[in-house]
Amino acid sequence: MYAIEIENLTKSYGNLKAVDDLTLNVEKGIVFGFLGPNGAGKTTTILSMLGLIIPDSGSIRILGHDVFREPIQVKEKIGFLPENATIYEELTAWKNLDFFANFYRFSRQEKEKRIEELLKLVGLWDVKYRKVKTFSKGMKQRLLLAQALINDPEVLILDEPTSGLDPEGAYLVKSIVKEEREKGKTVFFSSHVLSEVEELSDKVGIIVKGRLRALGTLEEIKKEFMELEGYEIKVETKQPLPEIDLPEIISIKRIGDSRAIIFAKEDIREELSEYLSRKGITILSLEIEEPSLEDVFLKTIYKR
Ligand SMILES: Nc1ncnc2c1ncn2[C@@H]1O[C@H](COP(=O)(O)OP(=O)(O)OP(=O)(O)O)[C@@H](O)[C@H]1O
Repeated sequence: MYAIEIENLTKSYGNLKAVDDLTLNVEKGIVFGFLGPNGAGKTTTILSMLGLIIPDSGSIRILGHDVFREPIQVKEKIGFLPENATIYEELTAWKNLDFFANFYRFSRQEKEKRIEELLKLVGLWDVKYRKVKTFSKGMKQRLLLAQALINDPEVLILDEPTSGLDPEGAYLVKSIVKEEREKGKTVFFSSHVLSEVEELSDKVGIIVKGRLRALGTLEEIKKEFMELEGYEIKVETKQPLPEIDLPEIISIKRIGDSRAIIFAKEDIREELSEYLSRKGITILSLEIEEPSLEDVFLKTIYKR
């Protein structure tokens, strides 16, 4: 069963289609990175997943429950960290969590144990009785993350979780995401930070202007990209590199006598190696230069 199933989701604001016929499934137990530039429709999708926005059309199921028809069942199983979330500044860290814990069916003992666990997890145990208004942005974000985890959710939904955090704060958030995956939880997070999407995600969706432009594991997305854009093959030979005449080659960029980058329509490493060995050339290295997620992302945004 999928943790999240979004089918043909469309949401417009006036003439603007913020989300346009979006369909995607997220398998249980994975970290899904939802990548897109500003204004792409990430938050609109996420708010629809939480039932906080009513879409024009489409359906969303979380752990098999329709988010619009079965909101309570869904909310019991999910945790949510909103973008630019607000927090009770006049309350202490402990009181903030206590307030949210009261929405769930905890006994007093269970509640206190859970709050303690979470404050320790996010590194705020020592400041638990301090008012949140004295906290740094990073400390507040960690508290919000603890809040999202209060009900030990099966599915964690994070909207730009590291936005505005310093490297240490971002590191802590990323470690918590990894820990949740270790525990078998599903994490859906949005971001425009390529490195963190690359680092964390088992599967990635790229959304641009409300439309899903790519979906799959990083390997699948990169492979699809190379099939569309062509392959970059680096070759280094012992002897000087001769003229290479193979039909799949688009162009060759020579670097000195015995090195080159070959741009080809297909992965022609085998043909190339046979071709060169027929000419008595020894290959020292022959490898595909994989596109980075940045290459894929930028071309996806600007080209298609
Ligand atoms: N309540 C609203 N009323 C009108 N337009 C809106 C509203 N909310 C979002 N939009 C527009 O819908 C589009 C998608 O916005 P959304 O916030 O979903 O994008 P996003 O990918 O989350 O962007 P960001 O990374 O900047 O948060 C944008 O063009 C935005 O201006």
